[in-house]
This record gives sequence, structure tokens and C-alpha cells, in this order.
Amino acid sequence: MENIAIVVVEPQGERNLGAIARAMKNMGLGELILVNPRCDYQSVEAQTMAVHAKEVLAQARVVDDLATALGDRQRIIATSARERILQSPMETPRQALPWLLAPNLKSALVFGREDSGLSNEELNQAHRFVRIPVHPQYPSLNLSQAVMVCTYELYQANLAMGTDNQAPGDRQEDGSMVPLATNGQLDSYCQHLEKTLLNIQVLYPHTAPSKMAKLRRIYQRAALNSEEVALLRGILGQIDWLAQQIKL
Ligand SMILES: C[S@@+](CC[C@H](N)C(=O)[O-])C[C@H]1O[C@@H](n2cnc3c(N)ncnc32)[C@H](O)[C@@H]1O
Repeated sequence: MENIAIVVVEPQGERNLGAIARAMKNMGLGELILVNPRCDYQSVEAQTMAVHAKEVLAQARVVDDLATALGDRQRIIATSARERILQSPMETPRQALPWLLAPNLKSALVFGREDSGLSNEELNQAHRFVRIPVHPQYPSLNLSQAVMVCTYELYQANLAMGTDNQAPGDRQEDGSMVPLATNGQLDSYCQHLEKTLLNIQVLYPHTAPSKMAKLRRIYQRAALNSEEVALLRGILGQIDWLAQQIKL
């Protein structure tokens, strides 16, 4: 499971971070990425809760925003207590999390802030969404307990797959695999697309952000590989060239 990072956005609780580190080590995970932490993730409180998993905290990577955390990731699942997100269905951990286990793809499982969870903009960077089904009277779990449930499911799925969990991907005619596009590649394609669509007035500045968020969601769902992103970028390049000719 070395290909899977646990990403936590703006955590506020030192104890929660210690408990997350412990849950991760219990379930065989080691890579923790903290997006703009709002507390001291190496405090005595955090370390006390981590017990024998202090090194998970010590080795945690801190980044400024979620896009940086996910830049080189090809499979991203976000978690939320909400019942519906961006018109996409929620899945249970058991349904969705085995998808992260492909060993030669970099994956991430994302958790939100203790008070407000993840924003729509942050959720939009994920391919799939997981909700732990709990009693409807109180569906929001403590952050570290949500990490525990999800990492347990990952561990069970990994055990069940044994050593045969070969990476799914796009098989070529010659039998080789094309890697899925990274989040960073998709980001830069979407920025290029927005610029082009604004230039040819298919998009207008006041509606661009919401339309681009919807387009981004479609591309995320399609789980494009790097050749497909390159193809789309090539088409955009031709549209840019034609638009320039017409303006001359
Ligand atoms: C205390 S919750 C935040 C609650 C926030 N009001 C919301 O609706 O997302 C903190 C984080 O724990 C995780 N979490 C809590 N309950 C969950 C559930 N039932 N299913 C999946 N993740 C959950 C999510 O990552 C969430 O962003």
C-alpha cells in the first residue's frame, strides 16, 4: 500500500493527528500529507496519541494547498459525511477504496477539516467520493475515526487481493500500459482549456469558474490516461492556432 497517501486538509486537532498516525500504522500505511495544518502536528499531545507511530508524524509532508498535495496522484478519492456531492453518487468505503490499491499508480485518500469538511472546489479534484454509512441522526464521524474506518477497509481489501493486485490501466494493442494522467496534468489541461474557451468567447469571465468546475468533474470521472490528455491538448493547440488566423 506504499502507493497510497492519506491527505488531511487544514487539520486543527493535535490529538486527531496523533490518532490518524496510529490508525495509519496499524493498517500498514505510512505516507501522510498535511495541507496547511492549523495545529502543531508534532506536539506532545499529537505524539502521545500516536504512541508507536510517531515516525508517521515526523515524516509527514506539509504543503500549502490541495492541488500541490495531489499533483502527482492518478487516483483520488475524497471523503465526506454529505449524502450527495457535485451531483455525483457517494460510495461506501468497501465499494470504492480497493480502486486505490493498484501498486504502480499513485493514489490519495483525502479527508477534510474537523469543522467544515472539504470545499466544493477541493472535492472537485477527486475522481470518486466515499461516505461511511452511519446512523442518519448523526452521520458525521470524528476525523480520526473516519480515517480509521477507511484505512481498515483498505487493509482488508489489500489482504483479500493478495499479491495479484496488478494495476488496472489502459492496455495498448502491443500489451503495454498507458499510465493514467496525474492531477497536475489535468490541472494544466483545464487551465489551457479555460484560456482557449475564453479567447474564442465560448466561455465568459463571469460564468467561467462554474462551467470549468463542471467540465473538470467530467474529465475527473473519465479517468483519462496521459495520451488522452496529450490528444486533447493537441486539439486545443489547433483551435488556438485557428483563432489566431481568423483574428489576423
Ligand atoms: C468532522 S468531519 C467534517 C464534518 C463536515 N460538516 C462535513 O460535512 O464534511 C471531518 C472529516 O471527517 C471525514 N468524515 C466524517 N464523517 C464521515 C462519514 N460519515 N463518511 C466519510 N467521511 C467522513 C471527512 O473527511 C470529513 O471532512
